[in-house]
Amino acid sequence: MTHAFPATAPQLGLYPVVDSTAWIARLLDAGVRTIQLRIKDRQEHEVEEAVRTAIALGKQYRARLFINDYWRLAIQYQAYGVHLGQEDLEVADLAAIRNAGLRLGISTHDDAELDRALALRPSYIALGHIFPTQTKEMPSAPQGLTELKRHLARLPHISTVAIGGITLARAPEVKATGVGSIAVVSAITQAPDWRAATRQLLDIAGAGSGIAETPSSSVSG
Ligand SMILES: Cc1ncc(COP(=O)(O)OP(=O)(O)O)c(N)n1
Ligand SMILES: Cc1nc(C(=O)O)sc1CCOP(=O)(O)O
Ligand SMILES: [Mg+2]
Repeated sequence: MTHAFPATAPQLGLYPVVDSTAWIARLLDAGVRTIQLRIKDRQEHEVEEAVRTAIALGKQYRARLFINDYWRLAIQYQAYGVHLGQEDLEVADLAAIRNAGLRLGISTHDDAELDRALALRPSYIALGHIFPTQTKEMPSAPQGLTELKRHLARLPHISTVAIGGITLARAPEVKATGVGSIAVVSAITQAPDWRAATRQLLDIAGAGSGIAETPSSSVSG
């Protein structure tokens, strides 16, 4: 039987997905407590410093800092967690991630992907994309809120995240589905006033429950 990854907070709250340590620092300072560093299409050595810095900031703020894709570096620097998509699952060493005590979040876009993700017993399931998005080219159609609710009905015992095209205006109806977290890129990074957008999104989604315990936080705080 597949062993489970460590649980994360049932409610992860607002979950910005950003591509630099500058964004990580300013959003943690603004009260965000779940966050992801997502740098695409670089060699591992090119992102190592950013990953290391992001993880250190996550520990400093006792936040849930997830590293997208670069799971080896996430293990090396003891991140709170790793986020992987379906293709990433083909190549990642899931046993190594689990043995290092990291949380695992997995992307899903339909029932088949959800079945596959659930079999791995991850820490959270991401459901996307909910609305059309300009941030990432998607091969599938947006699921919409009805499909999101149908998927959530299968997931009462695991932390859930909605992602894709979630604007400030749409966030309340996404939150009303009962999903545990709202993940956003452009709603914050392209906002005319990112501070105001973050404050309003935190009001809607919250900052999540509890504080993060990373593999080394009992040692380094
Ligand atoms: C919270 C969250 N959900 C989904 C994704 C997308 O992950 P993936 O499918 O691996 O695509 P890339 O982000 O790697 O392009 C995510 N990063 N975060
Ligand atoms: C990185 C990513 N993954 C998605 C998925 O559905 O798996 S949608 C997405 C981009 C989300 O950006 P925005 O909030 O700007 O729409
Ligand atoms: Mg990925």
